[in-house]
Amino acid sequence: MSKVGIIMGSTSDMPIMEKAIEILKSFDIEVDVDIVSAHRTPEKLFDYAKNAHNRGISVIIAGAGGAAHLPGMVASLSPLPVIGVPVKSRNSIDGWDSVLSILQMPGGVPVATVALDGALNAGILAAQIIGSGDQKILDTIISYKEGLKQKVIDGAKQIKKA
Ligand SMILES: Nc1c(C(=O)O)ncn1[C@@H]1O[C@H](COP(=O)(O)O)[C@@H](O)[C@H]1O
Repeated sequence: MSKVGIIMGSTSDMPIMEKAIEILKSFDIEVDVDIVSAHRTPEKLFDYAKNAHNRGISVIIAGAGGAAHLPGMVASLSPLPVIGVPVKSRNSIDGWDSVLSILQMPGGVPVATVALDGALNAGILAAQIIGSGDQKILDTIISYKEGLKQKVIDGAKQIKKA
């Protein structure tokens, strides 16, 4: 079964990245979580990115803050789709440093960048990529979206009652 690889530059990114882990687990999708830093553990980064597709991983979510080179470097070395999560870390320039580092990739090496701290959407997007070739996951996404719609409808009803 398809797995999603979730990596982040530091344990300090975990409070944000755990939103991707939680939503994928709630969709019954296996996750493989690790801390990998392009700057601090370059050899581990190389090994991870070169081998993820041989370990049953289908999509990689990479989150990092500041000079966030991790998602782009993984995308440069891996044939898998990479979703980048810009993390607003301590000492960041309002998160812009991370957003621009991940977003502005050169042609030929895409990183699908979500919003600042957007790990939830990264998890959903990873599930949708897997779901495009897996009917069970696709059905899960369909009912998730149905739930979102229902919440809005119920919220509107509450407001009308009040
Ligand atoms: N951007 C990167 C990379 C990388 O891109 O390789 N490695 C760590 N970091 C980021 O540094 C921030 C501060 O890390 P610490 O809290 O460990 O000092 C984190 O948000 C991490 O993602």
